Amino acid sequence: MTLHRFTNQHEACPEGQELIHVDCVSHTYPDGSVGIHQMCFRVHPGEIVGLCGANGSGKSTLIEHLNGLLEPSEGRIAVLGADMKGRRKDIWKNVGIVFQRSDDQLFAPTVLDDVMFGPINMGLSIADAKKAAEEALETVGAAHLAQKMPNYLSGGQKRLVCIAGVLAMKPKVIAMDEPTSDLDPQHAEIVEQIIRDLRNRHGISVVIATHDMDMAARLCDRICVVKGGSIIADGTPADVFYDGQILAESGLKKPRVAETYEAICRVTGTSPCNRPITPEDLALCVEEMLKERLKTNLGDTQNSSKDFASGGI
Ligand SMILES: Nc1ncnc2c1ncn2[C@@H]1O[C@H](COP(=O)(O)OP(=O)(O)OP(=O)(O)O)[C@@H](O)[C@H]1O
Repeated sequence: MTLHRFTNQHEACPEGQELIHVDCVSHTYPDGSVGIHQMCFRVHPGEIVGLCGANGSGKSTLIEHLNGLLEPSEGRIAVLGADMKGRRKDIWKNVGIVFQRSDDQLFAPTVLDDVMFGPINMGLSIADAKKAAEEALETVGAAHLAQKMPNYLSGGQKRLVCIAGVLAMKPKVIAMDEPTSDLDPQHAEIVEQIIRDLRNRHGISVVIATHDMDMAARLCDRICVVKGGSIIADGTPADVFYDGQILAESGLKKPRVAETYEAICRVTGTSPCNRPITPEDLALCVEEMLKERLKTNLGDTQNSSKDFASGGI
């Protein structure tokens, strides 16, 4: 994958084998605010895509287009190659959204009822909907909450139930708006692991809008940088997070791993590895650097001993 920089001009956004294809959509809200402007966005099978951008850049607006909550004022959204104009139900079947505020999503008297709502709405029998809901709750580790009232759950528990509610509909893509923003570190880690499992075990592609660049670097296969309602760059986390120009242009902060690596390069005057992006990458990089140093130091010591033995010193 190579980094793609989008220009301000209308660019071709050719369709391929992707699950979702958003072609240069413009969305203008009723009050005239521009939510999306000349956007080219794709979701491929089996990937986690991060939408990163400043407040108001258009991440939530894009996410709400992905499952038909909003429709483009201009342009086209295709899911599995089919134009989705006026086909909201078909979008829901394939693409689920987990909202930033769980309370916007939960409404039923019990957790089980809530998670069954989607499958029932899709036409499943009560028995099949119950089975799908129980499986989804099990997948996110929330089976024990089935008979609880959603209102009384903690923020972390509500987030799990919201993910289960979407998962129960067996979508091909799940889009999550700020999935970990209001969670403690332990629950954030649980949600992060669920996102990985959705991709790895269930083959579901996940789109996350986030301000957490550390998480985006650890988790995403691809990062789309959003600014002023457009995607201005699309590439691997390393491509994006080691590109000072893109970061400055979009107001994004470097992840801590990249910051630490650059500090190591500055202090040691070397570039011991190629753009580490996860803590594990960085640890391996430092290990390699230390091994190299040890080898060099050992070589120097052996040479001095030889010089000494031959009377050179
Ligand atoms: N319902 C709405 N009515 C009018 N304008 C809106 C509405 N929702 C969003 N906007 C405007 O659309 C633009 C994009 O907003 P959006 O919420 O998509 O950004 P965002 O990147 O998700 O921001 P944040 O990171 O703060 O959640 C902003 O200028 C915003 O003010």
